[in-house]
Amino acid sequence: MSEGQENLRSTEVDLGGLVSVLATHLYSTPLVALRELVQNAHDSHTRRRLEDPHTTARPRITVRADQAARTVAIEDTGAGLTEPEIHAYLATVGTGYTRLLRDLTGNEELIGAFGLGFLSAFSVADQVTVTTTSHREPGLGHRYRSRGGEQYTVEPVAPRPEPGTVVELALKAEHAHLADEGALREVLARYCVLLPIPVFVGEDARPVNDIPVPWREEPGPARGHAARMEFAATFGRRFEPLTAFPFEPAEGATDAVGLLWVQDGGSYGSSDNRDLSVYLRGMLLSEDARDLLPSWAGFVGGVIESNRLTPTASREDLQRDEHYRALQRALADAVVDGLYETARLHPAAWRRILTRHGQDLLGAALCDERLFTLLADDVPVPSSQGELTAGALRAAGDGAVHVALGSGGGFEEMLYRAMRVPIARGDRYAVLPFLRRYAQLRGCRIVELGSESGNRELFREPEQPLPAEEVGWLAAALAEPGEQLVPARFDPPGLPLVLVPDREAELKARIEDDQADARIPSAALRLARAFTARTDGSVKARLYLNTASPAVRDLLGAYRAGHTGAATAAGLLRSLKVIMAAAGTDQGTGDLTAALAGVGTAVAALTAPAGPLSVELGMLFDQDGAGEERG
Ligand SMILES: Nc1ncnc2c1ncn2[C@@H]1O[C@H](COP(=O)(O)OP(=O)(O)OP(=O)(O)O)[C@@H](O)[C@H]1O
Repeated sequence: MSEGQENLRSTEVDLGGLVSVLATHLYSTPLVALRELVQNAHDSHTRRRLEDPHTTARPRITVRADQAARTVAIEDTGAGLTEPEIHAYLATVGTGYTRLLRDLTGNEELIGAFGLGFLSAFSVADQVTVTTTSHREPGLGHRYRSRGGEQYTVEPVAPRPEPGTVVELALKAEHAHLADEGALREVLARYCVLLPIPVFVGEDARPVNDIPVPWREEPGPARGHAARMEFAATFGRRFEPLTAFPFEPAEGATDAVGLLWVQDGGSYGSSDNRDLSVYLRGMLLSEDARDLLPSWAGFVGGVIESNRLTPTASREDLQRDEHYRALQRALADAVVDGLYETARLHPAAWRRILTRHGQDLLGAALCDERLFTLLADDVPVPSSQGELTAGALRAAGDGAVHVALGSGGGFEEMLYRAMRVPIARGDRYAVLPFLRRYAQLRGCRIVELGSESGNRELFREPEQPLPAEEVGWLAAALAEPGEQLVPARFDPPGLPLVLVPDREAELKARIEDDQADARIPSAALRLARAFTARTDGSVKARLYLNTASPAVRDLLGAYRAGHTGAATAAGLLRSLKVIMAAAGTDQGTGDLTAALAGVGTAVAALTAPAGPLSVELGMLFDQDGAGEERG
């Protein structure tokens, strides 16, 4: 005996504590008890069929509630239990006959595995009574009774007329609401929808699980689109389905099958209404397995079933193993396939999906190559002229797609209206990257308004370059610090100047702001800063001066002629700029109050008789001193 082994001792189990933890804390909702007991009843039928293949007993499960007595009873016509089996399986925590039977026969319909589920009855009941007659000993009846699960009695009773079991729950006061057949019907319809054995509530003539399951039907109408839509409409609780398509992955990828659908109900960008129920061997395992669906599919609902996934002991979640990951991949493919199928076969539904989920789909297209191909020409993009496809933006933009990087307002808004071209709203979720991708794939131009390169497309070079000295004067007279004056030609000629904030510089300022540290995760911030380090950022806005505009021509003419009014007129234009910039969402760099005062001063100067005021103004604006009065 090696050293230390003589000290080997057995771990003590505090049975009372363990039973209480398993019964009350393993599960997230008391409804799980119902699910576990119906599942036991179902397994018992499977056991009966395996052990007694020639039985003529009609398998059925009946759940009854008695509100006055505050009881719920689950009855089956399955295999029943002998007295030794009650002790060995029902009353032994962690052991069940079900798992042994599966190991023995390889049967995949048996659901139970852990030998724990029965204990959940004590989470909702003060007392549990099991009355059973085994098909092996039809002349004997046994009654198990327990309060709390820690201790129990078994006594002989009259045999049941047919083999089978009734589990009766005397509900705790706080779970009295379970003794309501209406509520039971609703819960069981969901839990049991895929169980092959009929489950009845009370004296109902119709089982709760008699709705046809399309993917289990023979090829034909029962598997067709109408049948799928009906199933999805019955099952999808939160939204009506817009379309439904099968989940039938290729052999070998995963054993899971089922149905997926696109939900009605609008989505904006990142709204996540993913809704996936997972059944394991026909029994509901998780009502919220959204992580199995791709994160971009916020508009997809579905039901799938599999025999290969491994549940956690509470049977409320799945182990994240290789089957889980294979299923995730297969589901992503199936959603894309389903959308292709919809676009091809159900154009009306496809149009509704595009309208409802356009924003989500723009983002989704960026996550999946095939989805991008499908959506590139169909998905609507928000623009200054409403929702338009990228193709329509391109056609209206003379072969180029125009997209605004800012949120518009002020000068930009005015300019875009003057351009008469629809401009995509690049500030909206996924719009800019989507259009960049589109332009790259379709080999068309993209004009990004608000970036230097985009602006160059709008603002042409002046016919003749202005001498540096004139540009210097104009800059001093019109631009604020951080604004770069750019002489250009653009439409309409009536517009003398346009101030366009540099969106990249804006982004750089925002990212490099110290407060960004608190708002943005540090890894993301490092990446973002690496990107913005490449932008210069010293130019906060460009002031495009329209050399084709009569006002600017006159201004330059006056300046060249040494006219005193040149400085006054320049002051007026500068005020105009500040006022227009302040009217938009982008506040200009100048001071609005000073600009308004400047208008008054300029008007006063231009209307005053030649005298001291105009001389004063001339000295203020015109470094060259007083010139001749205009005209
Ligand atoms: N209605 C029933 N008819 C016949 N046998 C039953 C019934 N309910 C329970 N049993 C027996 O009691 C055993 C223990 O049941 P329990 O629900 O605790 O675990 P399980 O179903 O085997 O596994 P799991 O914890 O995964 O549900 C079962 O394996 C089965 O042998």
